[in-house]
Formats: sequence, structure tokens, C-alpha cells
Amino acid sequence: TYLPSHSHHLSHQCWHEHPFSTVTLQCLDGGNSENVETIRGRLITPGSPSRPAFRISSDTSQYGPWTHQPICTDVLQSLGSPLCVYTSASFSNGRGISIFTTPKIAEEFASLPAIQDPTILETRSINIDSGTWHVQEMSGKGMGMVAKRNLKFKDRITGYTPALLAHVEDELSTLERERFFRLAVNQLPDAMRDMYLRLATVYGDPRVRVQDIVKANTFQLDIGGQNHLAVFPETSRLNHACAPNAQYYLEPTLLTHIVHATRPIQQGEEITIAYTSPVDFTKVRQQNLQNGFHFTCTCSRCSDQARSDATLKQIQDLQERLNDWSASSTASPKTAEKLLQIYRQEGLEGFLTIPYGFAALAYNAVGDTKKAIKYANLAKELTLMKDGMWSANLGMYEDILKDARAHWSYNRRL
Ligand SMILES: C[S@@+](CC[C@H](N)C(=O)[O-])C[C@H]1O[C@@H](n2cnc3c(N)ncnc32)[C@H](O)[C@@H]1O
Repeated sequence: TYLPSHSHHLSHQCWHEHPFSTVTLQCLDGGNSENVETIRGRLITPGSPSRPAFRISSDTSQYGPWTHQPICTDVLQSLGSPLCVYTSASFSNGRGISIFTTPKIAEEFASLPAIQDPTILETRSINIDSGTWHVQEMSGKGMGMVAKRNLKFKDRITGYTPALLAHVEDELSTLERERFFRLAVNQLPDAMRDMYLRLATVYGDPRVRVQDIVKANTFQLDIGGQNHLAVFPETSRLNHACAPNAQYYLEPTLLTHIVHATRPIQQGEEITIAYTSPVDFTKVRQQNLQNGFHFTCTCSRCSDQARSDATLKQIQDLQERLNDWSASSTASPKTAEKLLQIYRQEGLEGFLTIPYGFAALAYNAVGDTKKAIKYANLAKELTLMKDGMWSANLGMYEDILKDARAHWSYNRRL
């Protein structure tokens, strides 16, 4: 069976809430990590025996690629390991990066091409302004990203590394986590730290500001087989739409978030991505956006729920038919063409990977290898913009492209 891949969704995760009323937290807004913090009634000063000191060493040679001494939590039971803050202030020409993860995964990070070879990001034009967008206030949505010039399908809009990466866990209290996240952000170079701290929040509570920013802006990245929350400050200005004109993917070895235009975008038009799967029913999309980001979607697909859901039902039915490989299957290339047409009508050009895949199979199944190859190419091209080169579905498109007649689907529906 041909299953759509759902990797790299924006996270809807919430951190565990703890009551704040009994707690005082002296915020570190000035960015001075030597400040005294009161956490859960326990006074922690630099040099406190219960925790390592918040100290920035002048000798950077002993921390490998990290420019600061790693500061760690106690061993977390669920991980069997502490989590530590690793910062490289010199990463990507002084852009900087902070990672809150286990020492073992930190070693994996340290061995990634993005960290090992400072030229690799430059060669790929990562962390370089493409000159195609700017940020401006959008009515009812806060800030948003707007096209500075006309963009074509496939144009790359952004390619950026994160300011902050954090291993997912639910063992630390919100305030303990905040303490480490804050250290991570405060250790970033000034420009990066300031850009991070200007990002949107969900709750607006200054005591958990750094996590609040994570909540409003996080993507998930799998490193070392573990989920990491990642905040990409530039890309964070992309608002959500259920019929977005751009698509993103995450490239783990380069620690990069890459956005492409999935249809022509006019100068002055807002650039949007989908925070939740646009082929979910309206109620599910609204719930995900509420839970994850605390806003109500008012785009045309959300406003006209009856129409949007009826179309989604049609999409489901067509996909079910196309997935039926039994002798009594009614699926044909026409079924696949209908599916493509509906996706385009709905403004789901950035999600055509699955319909293209179905079209490749449906044409191959009636022996039309030319069309099968055309659609396998389209599916491959879009998958690279949507899921990156690690997508499990690429193999199937490659197989059809290599030898359509040798593929299991060839002449299956004759
Ligand atoms: C990743 S940020 C996007 C940029 C943000 N608007 C800003 O000012 O930085 C996510 C937040 O933007 C807002 N947002 C994004 N898409 C929206 C939409 N379609 N309608 C209303 N608010 C939206 C929500 O407040 C959400 O929590």
C-alpha cells in the first residue's frame, strides 16, 4: 500500500504546565547569565554546590566545537542521561547555535557536516538573505513574511539554521527548563539572541518567555533518533494558511530549514506554509492550530467548513479507490487526474506529492509508461521540496523512473 509520509510537521507539543503563583523567577532579560535566579524557592547562585556554575570559560579549546562550557541538568530518569546546553557562538560565520541535548547526541551534532565544515553552509547559500522577502505587520496575524518580488514555482525563499535546538522531554519542570533554555539563548551572539527574543509568543508570560517563543515557533528535527525542537528565527515569521503558497522541509545533516515556492507568488503577497496537514478535516485543523498556537484559522478553507470538508471527503474517496489494487478496482488514470484537479482547485499545490504518486502508479498500471514517468518525476521533484532527500517515498518514484516496466504496478490494471 502506498502511504503518505507525514514527517516534519510543525510540533503541536505543549510543555507541562506548573503553577507559577508560588514561584518567583528573576528574569535574565539583560542576557547576563551570571544573574541570580530563584527557582522553586531554591536560591541558585553561581558556584552553588547543587548545580554547576553558570560560568563562561575563557578556554574554549577543551569543549570541541563548542565555545562555552556545557552546563548540564541532573540525570533525567526518562533519558538515563543529563541534558546539557552546548553553544557554538562561532557557528556559521558567527551566527551561532545553542543545543540542549544529551552528551551522546551532542557528539553526533558535533560530527555533522554543518558543524564540522564551516564552508558547507555557505556553498549551499544557507543563512544568506535571498532578497526575496521581508517581514511586515499582517492584519490579525502579527508579523508575516511578504514577497519582495514575483516568485516562480520552485524558487527557494529561505534556507536557515536554528538559533536553538532542544531535546524533547517532559521531566523537567517548566521553570527548570526555562533556566536552561535561557542560558542557551543568552549564550548566543547578540544579534541572534535579540532576533530570537523578538519572536512571537503564545502566552505572553515573561517568566517563561524563552519556552513561550519555542511554543509559538517550533519545528521538530530528528537528530540521533531523538526529536528535537528547533527554532529558526527568520523562518518563524511565516504564518499559516490551509492553502499555502510555500512548502518547507528540514535537512538534518545541514541542520537547515528550507522553504520553496509551490506556485507563483506575486510581489507584495504574503508567503505562507501549513502548520497542520491541510488534508485533515477543518475541525482537526482548527483544533491543532488552537492547541499548538492558540489562534483560530480564518482562511477561506477554514471559513467555509462545509465546502472544505466535502472536498476532503472526495479526496479520501478517490485515494481509497486508487489504493485498491484488487481485481474489482475501479481506479483508472482518470481517477488520478480528478484527484490532481481537486488538489489544485483547493490551492494544495505544495501537497501534490501523493496525487502525483497515485497518477504515476495509475498510468503505469494501464501500461502508459510515458505518463507514469512524467508523474514520477513531478512526485520526486516536489517530494524533494516537501520532505527532502530522506523521504521514504522517493525510492518508489526512483524505481518507476529507472524501469517503469519492471515496477510491480506495470500493467496491473489491464
Ligand atoms: C511562527 S509564528 C508566525 C509569525 C508571527 N505572526 C509573528 O508575528 O512573528 C506563529 C504565530 O503567528 C500567528 N499566526 C500564524 N498564522 C496565523 C493565521 N493564519 N491567523 C492568525 N494568526 C496566525 C499565531 O499567533 C501563531 O502563534
